[in-house]
Amino acid sequence: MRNNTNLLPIKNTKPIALYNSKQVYAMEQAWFSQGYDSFGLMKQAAWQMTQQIEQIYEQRNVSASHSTNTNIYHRSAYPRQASIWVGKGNNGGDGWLIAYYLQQAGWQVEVITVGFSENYFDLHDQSVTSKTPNNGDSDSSNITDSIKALQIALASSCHYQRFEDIVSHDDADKRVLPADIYIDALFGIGLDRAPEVVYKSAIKAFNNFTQQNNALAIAVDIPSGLVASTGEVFERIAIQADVTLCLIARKFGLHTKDGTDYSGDIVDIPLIPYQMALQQTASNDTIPEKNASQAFGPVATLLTAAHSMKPRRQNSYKGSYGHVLVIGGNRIDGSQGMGGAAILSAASTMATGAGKITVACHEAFHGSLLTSLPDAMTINLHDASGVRDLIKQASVVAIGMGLGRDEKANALFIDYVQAAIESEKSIVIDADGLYHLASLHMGNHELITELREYSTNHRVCLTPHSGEAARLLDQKISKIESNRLQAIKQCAATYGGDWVLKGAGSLVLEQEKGGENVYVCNVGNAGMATAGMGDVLSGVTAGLLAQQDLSAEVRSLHQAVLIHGFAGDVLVSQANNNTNTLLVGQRGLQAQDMPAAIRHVMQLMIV
Ligand SMILES: NC(=O)C1=CN([C@@H]2O[C@H](COP(=O)(O)OP(=O)(O)OC[C@H]3O[C@@H](n4cnc5c(N)ncnc54)[C@H](OP(=O)(O)O)[C@@H]3O)[C@@H](O)[C@H]2O)[C@@H](O)CC1
Ligand SMILES: Nc1ncnc2c1ncn2[C@@H]1O[C@H](COP(=O)(O)OP(=O)(O)O)[C@@H](O)[C@H]1O
Repeated sequence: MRNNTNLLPIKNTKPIALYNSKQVYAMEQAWFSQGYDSFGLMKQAAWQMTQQIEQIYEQRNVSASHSTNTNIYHRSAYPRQASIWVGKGNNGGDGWLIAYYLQQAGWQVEVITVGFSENYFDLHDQSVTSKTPNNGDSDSSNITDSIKALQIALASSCHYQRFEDIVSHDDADKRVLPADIYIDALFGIGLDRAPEVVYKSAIKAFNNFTQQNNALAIAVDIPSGLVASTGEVFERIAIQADVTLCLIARKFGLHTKDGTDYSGDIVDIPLIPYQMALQQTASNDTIPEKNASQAFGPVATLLTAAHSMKPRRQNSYKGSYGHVLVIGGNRIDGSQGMGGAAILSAASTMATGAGKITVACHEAFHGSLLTSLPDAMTINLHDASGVRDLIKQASVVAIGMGLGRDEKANALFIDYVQAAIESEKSIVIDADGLYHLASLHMGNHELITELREYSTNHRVCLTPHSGEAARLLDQKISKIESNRLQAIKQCAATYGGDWVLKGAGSLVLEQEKGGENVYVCNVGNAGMATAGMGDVLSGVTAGLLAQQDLSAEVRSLHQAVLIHGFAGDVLVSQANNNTNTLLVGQRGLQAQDMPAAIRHVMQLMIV
């Protein structure tokens, strides 16, 4: 579970550029094209990681020795022991060299190889190959960096075992060195498909050994099993890292989807000044310009802090802070209806500081709305001319939360969105609104084109989760989930506007004149996986948009996502830190708890 205790929404943390695997390979190539040696880089990487590993271990050991929690590892015996699990690629090469350096530093090390044939070591161990010059595979042109690394480790007698030889034994757990630290160097950024059978069982065994020994799990570059470019983990099989030592540049996949669950703390090891290398490469004819420019721009930016806000002017009134019209909360004849969706959205809008709110919902809900939110004005959702008049007066129209999916609701959606476009209002579309949008797209309805054109010079924010995005793009949810970045870009290209693709590590795409910006919002927690949390986000988005006194950044969609996530974290972290206070934890966190937390976060943001 991610330990998210980032409760300082405006703390001074810089946004972090995120890259995919192709780009990191391009950075390396740019570096090598300047004459730098690839094996030299691997040695540098391993050396720096070894230093980090020793430091991390000592820090954890010191804090564990002061802890009353007996589950935290603390061992005072020497030598320290490390178990390093290596695969056949360069990530494994890093692992062999880390084993070598740790051994030099006095650690007892054991390397566990995965995917190596029985005679692989005889073919590549220099002490053996020098005695058998004609083995056919020791031709120096075939010697990759990872083989060079293996040779260095074997030449200094690093102990190793093949996982395949251990795993078949009943007492497999007794055959592996019980270590203080387990280091995962099975796959790095080269993993592009589900791990093959033996790797799957190695990953599971690695996680078990780490747990049994209360040891630290450290991943080299990226936890094995996690895809660097997408954040996908196949069949929930990946190394569960406490710390990831991220080489060269921060990988996108560490921060979205499964990445947030498997990466632990991330320590950057930048290694090369890649921006400089790329600039020089761009002016070098031998590298196609397209490759260089592709490598330049990050695929997304990781946001860990929100923008600060100025206090309100003393001489202002409710009209200074906008009027939000929430349209939703319908009841189809004979059903219970979804009044709560509109109420949650409206309450969250007010919590951000919007000046006025009107809720257009089914009349059946007016009483309960006013009981919980007496500051709201109400109108019957089905009073089309009344709602159209109100759209003219509002500054922002948020539509779709509990609107219903029947034909009547569809007609209302078209009517009200068209009215909002005619009156040039900012628009937020969520939930059932997205359902209708998808249907209209399938039917080639003119509203889709109108909305896309309108969004080029007006604010239109659309906030689907993966299921809604799948419908909007007429794709399977699994396809969306396997490449969330691609999905959000496709949504924006198809419908125009600014987008959130909700979920762990929510993605935000904002269209700018010069192109589009994609953000990963590193806030929020699994307690927020409950009904109504999306309605809250639509309310926060509309509330910020309405307040014209705020700067453009503060009214942005990414700011709304950050505030929403921080609010969820505030509630959960209070429960963790304050055991004597009756507050909320991840299990049991409800959307109705959010408005109070949003108010709190809004107050923390004022400078
Ligand atoms: N270049 C440099 O100088 C530097 C690189 N560095 C390090 O290199 C790492 C990248 O190394 P890499 O490109 O060799 O990829 P890596 O992740 O080791 O895996 C490739 C191997 O895995 C295999 N494989 C893949 N998927 C599989 C699956 N599902 N199931 C089974 N097998 C699978 C794949 O097999 P193949 O696809 O060829 O059949 C191939 O054998 C990077 O993360 C960093 O740690 C640092 O030292 C800094 C300097
Ligand atoms: N595991 C999680 N980590 C961070 N945020 C989460 C997590 N699960 C849900 N959320 C957030 O909670 C909200 C849920 O929205 P949604 O699924 O639309 O709920 P609903 O449709 O019930 O209102 C989204 O903003 C989402 O990003």
